[in-house]
Amino acid sequence: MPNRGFRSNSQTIATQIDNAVLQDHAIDIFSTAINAVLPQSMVTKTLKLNGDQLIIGDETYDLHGNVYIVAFGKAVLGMVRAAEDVLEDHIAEGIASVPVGSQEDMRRVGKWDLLPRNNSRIQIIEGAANNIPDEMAHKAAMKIYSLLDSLTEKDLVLALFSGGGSALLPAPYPPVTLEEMAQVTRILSHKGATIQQLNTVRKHLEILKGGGLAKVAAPAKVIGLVMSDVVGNDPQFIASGPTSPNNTTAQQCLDLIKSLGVMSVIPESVISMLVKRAEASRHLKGLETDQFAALKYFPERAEYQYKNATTLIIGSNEIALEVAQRRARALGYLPYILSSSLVGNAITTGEMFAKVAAFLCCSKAHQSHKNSQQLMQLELDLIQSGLSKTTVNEMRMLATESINTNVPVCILGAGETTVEVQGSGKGGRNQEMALACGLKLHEFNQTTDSFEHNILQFLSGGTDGQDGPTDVAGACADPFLINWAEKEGIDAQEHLDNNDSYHFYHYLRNGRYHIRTGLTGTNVMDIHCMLIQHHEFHTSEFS
Ligand SMILES: Nc1ncnc2c1ncn2[C@@H]1O[C@H](COP(=O)(O)OP(=O)(O)OP(=O)(O)O)[C@@H](O)[C@H]1O
Ligand SMILES: O=C(O)[C@H](O)CO
Repeated sequence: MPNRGFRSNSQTIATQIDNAVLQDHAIDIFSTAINAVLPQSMVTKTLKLNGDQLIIGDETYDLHGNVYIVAFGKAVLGMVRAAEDVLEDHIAEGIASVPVGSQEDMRRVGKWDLLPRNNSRIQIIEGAANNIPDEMAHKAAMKIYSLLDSLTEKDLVLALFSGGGSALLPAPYPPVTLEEMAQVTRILSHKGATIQQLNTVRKHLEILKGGGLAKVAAPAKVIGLVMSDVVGNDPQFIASGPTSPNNTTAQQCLDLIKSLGVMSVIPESVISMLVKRAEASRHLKGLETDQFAALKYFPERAEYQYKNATTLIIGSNEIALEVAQRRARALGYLPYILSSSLVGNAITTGEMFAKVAAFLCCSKAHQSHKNSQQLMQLELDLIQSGLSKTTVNEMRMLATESINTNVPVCILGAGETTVEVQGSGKGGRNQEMALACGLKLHEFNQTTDSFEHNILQFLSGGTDGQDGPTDVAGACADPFLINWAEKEGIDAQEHLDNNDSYHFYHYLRNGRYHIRTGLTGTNVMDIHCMLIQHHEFHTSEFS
């Protein structure tokens, strides 16, 4: 059992103040990371105007009122506005497909800079409620199709897109209908298909996906500017890769449908279209035509070129993490990026962060020849959780540096975890992750002396400012979260089991552990931050 020493009142107050400072720092790092990937700054940084010339990277384009904007996704309103601010009268016209209620949401929170200009030439169409393709989104897709189809080689298309773009640009090849597309999406996601698998199927059934937008716009030039919400940032999967070469095959779609055991419930029109496409590609010696079109890839710029189209990832969680790292350093921490592609169950990932904290604290204590047994066990646990031996070794070195320099540590992560909602509660993957982390931190605190002389704070939040169907971005946790809950008669495990993390945090200490940013207008998945600071007082006891 941990050594629970005597604590004076002044020690308790000092610990609580430091805890609050740590929470402020975690929020500061998270907000700075979000600000770094706001659509306006990303677009403005990318589009450089020099008289009547537009410079994007190494390319220069002549402008003469020949720019057409098409936009679709959850984070494109701000991108549209930024493009308007840079290009002004060079824009001929445009169409943007955005989620139902987004303009009203932005007006409500006073984000006028994310809304189109008063005299905008861009028509905004709202659709795809709950991320499901619908008639309005289809109308927007068909208008975009007609606009692109009318262009000439003198025209330039700016395709601005982000997560949610697939549902907002539905244009199935006939005879597949919109309802059938929605049905296929539902069936595959309920069977646990990943976004890459789901979008592979979409790319073979819809006109504007899988490079289709670029093909329809040809001979006009197309520049795709993308905010990535897909782990790994492969542009062919973000919003189903409308401007990227399609490197998947129809046969892969059929194999996937078979392996998920849903062949009999997928509409007949869909299966026969996939079979026809698979047969056609076999005639081309097993290769899809699009595979020949992948001309160049520049990894250092994350840039693909495809015939008349170039796709640039302008916002991603890597960019956000880099900035978070810089901010943590400026606040006096030793930062370490654990991973930018954390996926898997939200509870397991939350617990993993608690183990990381315990490992770092134990590594520090181990310098004084304590806890070697516990340290070995934690190391094994972390490797079992999926961290590499190199990562674990680097964290051990970080702990040594921290103890030698007396500088606190900041562990950063990003990605998108999953929650299989089985309970009837309200929550999101970040709140669920923070609660799971809090329960594990509590367990360590009760059964070991891992956190003796350390204070810590964990934050997990969605960069869009909305965690699941709730009005918060995420939540925090520390080793005393569960003690506070017990004191206030709130059962943490019960809330977690019922997927009710929102209400747990809502009632606990008047929502003090909730993270509220409001809608941010961007979306590059989730960010996690664990801060660990040495404390001269004994801190393993709740008071
Ligand atoms: N009660 C709940 N507890 C925990 N997580 C939940 C709960 N209800 C929904 N979720 C999670 O929220 C997700 C839906 O949230 P949202 O509408 O933000 O979609 P999303 O795919 O996460 O979109 P985005 O990528 O824009 O964040 C679901 O996939 C589920 O994982
Ligand atoms: O729209 C989509 O396809 C997903 O959000 C992934 O980008």
